[in-house]
Amino acid sequence: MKIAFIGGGNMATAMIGGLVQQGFSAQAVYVVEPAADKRAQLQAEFGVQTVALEDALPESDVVVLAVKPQQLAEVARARAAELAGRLVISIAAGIRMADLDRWLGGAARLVRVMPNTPALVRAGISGAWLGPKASEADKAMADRILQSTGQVVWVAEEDQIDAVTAISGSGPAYVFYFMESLTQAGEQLGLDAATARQLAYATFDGAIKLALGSTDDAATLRAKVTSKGGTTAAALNRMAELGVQAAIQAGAAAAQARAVELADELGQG
Ligand SMILES: NC(=O)C1=CN([C@@H]2O[C@H](COP(=O)(O)OP(=O)(O)OC[C@H]3O[C@@H](n4cnc5c(N)ncnc54)[C@H](OP(=O)(O)O)[C@@H]3O)[C@@H](O)[C@H]2O)C=CC1
Ligand SMILES: O=C(O)[C@@H]1CCC=N1
Repeated sequence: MKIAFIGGGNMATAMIGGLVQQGFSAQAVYVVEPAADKRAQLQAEFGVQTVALEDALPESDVVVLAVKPQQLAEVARARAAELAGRLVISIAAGIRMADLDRWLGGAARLVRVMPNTPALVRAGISGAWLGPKASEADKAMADRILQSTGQVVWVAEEDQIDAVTAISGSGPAYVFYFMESLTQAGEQLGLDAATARQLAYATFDGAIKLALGSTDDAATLRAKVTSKGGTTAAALNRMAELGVQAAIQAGAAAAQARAVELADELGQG
């Protein structure tokens, strides 16, 4: 199977890294990317083939559109003839399939996907929605590609992809924010930076492993750390007073709203 990526930025790099690590032949991956330095880095790091903008799109079984949402209309229109009849996966946040289909002239078989950057270490999770013009064979091919970067969840309705974006697409950034904040707290409490980082990162790692290996839900695991009248209760009570849980939920809702806004703004084009 040959895959072409249009756009060789952060998310394409993460997906390519996962694919190559899983044993996917780098010789069968092509990346169209305008920046010469990014092309050189992708070649050096993963051994993939790179293509400049002015070149024709190489033959491939699947094309992944991995440009920014703001760039997608222009790129899709410019490549419409080359993409006709192909299986095309769009990973752009927000952009609705009906708009992409129109920009592409209606002749591509589309799948809309929301991956995340842990794909780089094959620990990603993607939400995927099969467009009406794509077949079960297309679904199987898209699933095979995405499975090599981590887990895949197929959703029944297209707008659920915006909820996936708010939880797992943007989610790694929320987790890194929490890691960053806990590390800073350690430093504020008198630990040196390296020790604070080690403690915070290992705590995330351990808590995730414990949660994934347990039949207890997160609330129960939290309760098992929280001794009555103890230190954890003091921390969680203060976080509750400051509205941390509400802030996380409001943040995720803002991400979903931004996806809808991007679709409304950019879908006009
Ligand atoms: N980053 C993430 O965690 C996630 C991103 N996504 C989605 O993935 C897509 C890419 O995001 P991300 O990788 O972060 O963005 P990046 O800006 O890192 O990557 C996009 C790349 O496409 C290049 N590009 C611009 N125009 C063209 C063109 N005509 N042909 C080929 N390549 C072009 C850009 O170059 P230049 O910078 O010079 O414009 C850039 O290198 C977005 O639609 C985003 O919504 C989805 C899930 C997670
Ligand atoms: O921030 C963004 O818009 C993209 C989509 C999900 C993660 N990054």
